[in-house]
Amino acid sequence: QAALPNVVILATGGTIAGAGASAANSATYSAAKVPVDKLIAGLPELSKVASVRGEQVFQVASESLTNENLLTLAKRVSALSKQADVDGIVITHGTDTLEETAYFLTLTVHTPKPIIVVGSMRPSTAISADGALNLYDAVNVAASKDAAGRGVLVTMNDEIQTARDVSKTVNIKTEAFKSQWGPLGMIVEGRNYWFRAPVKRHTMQSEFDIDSITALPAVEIVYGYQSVPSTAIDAFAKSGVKAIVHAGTGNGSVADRIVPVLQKVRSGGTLVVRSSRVPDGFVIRNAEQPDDKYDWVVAHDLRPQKARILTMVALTKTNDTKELQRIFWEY
Ligand SMILES: NC(=O)CC[C@H](N)C(=O)O
Repeated sequence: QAALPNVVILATGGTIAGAGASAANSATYSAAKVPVDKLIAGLPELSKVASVRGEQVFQVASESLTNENLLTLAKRVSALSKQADVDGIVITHGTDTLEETAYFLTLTVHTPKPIIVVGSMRPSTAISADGALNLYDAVNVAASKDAAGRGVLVTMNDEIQTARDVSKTVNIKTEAFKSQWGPLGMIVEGRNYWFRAPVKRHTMQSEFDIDSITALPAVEIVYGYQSVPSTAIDAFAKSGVKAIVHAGTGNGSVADRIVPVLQKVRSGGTLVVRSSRVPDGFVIRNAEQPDDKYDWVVAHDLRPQKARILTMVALTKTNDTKELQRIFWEY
């Protein structure tokens, strides 16, 4: 037992800690009910893989998480990663915003030690619940030396995904987490099979460090659709946000009546990030809109919710648009 790696499970809530009234309830249940010690006790197989201990950081559904929660969690992950008696960290999390937390951690926590974020699509009380295997896989990856230095990872549905690229793509299936660039690998019976590695900067190569971040600036998202008014943009600008992420249509296109509104917002000092509401693909600078002329930043292939995370993190260091665009290409 003494030779087993030490893995800490930080629990934050979500369906992986959910409970329903009957085994037939796969969609009707309460998230964030089961405490972490009960999750660990319910999976005795973990004790063969690692010496596991749990900490209950929050007990919430992830749609309710805030920037303050993100800072608290990331600082705890960073502190644990510096401890000699911690070899890997697993974070159990609601799936709705799991990709946002995972991306924030990969941008800001400086460690080569494996950090795995995991959730489930069905509560543990449901027939064919997926949480136990997802958590078993997460602990296996967190305990493996070959997962070191690959940035924050997500283990769902037998796959190992990179935090940067993965998104929840469907709300009622266990194969919910996908990336247009594909998973990094798979886990079968506790063994990792790697097929690719991330190329974007993360963890050890990141210029951002959670230990020196004390607050995150207000960055909000506005959505593009037919007949969209400028009401939301006007309200956000008036409230003093530091940046607006425009979740545009198609190539990140912006309605003709919204273009001058965003130009005005930018002239007023608020950053404009042009992204797209489509699930895949990427936004090309100066195609669709003259970003150089307007001094806008494009979100590359990041979905609006991830573009928001990177913008908040980047703004802790710079508000120079050339620098911000470099950061969007590199992370
Ligand atoms: N499958 C889930 O984890 C969703 C439950 C909840 N809405 C959450 O994100 O925490």
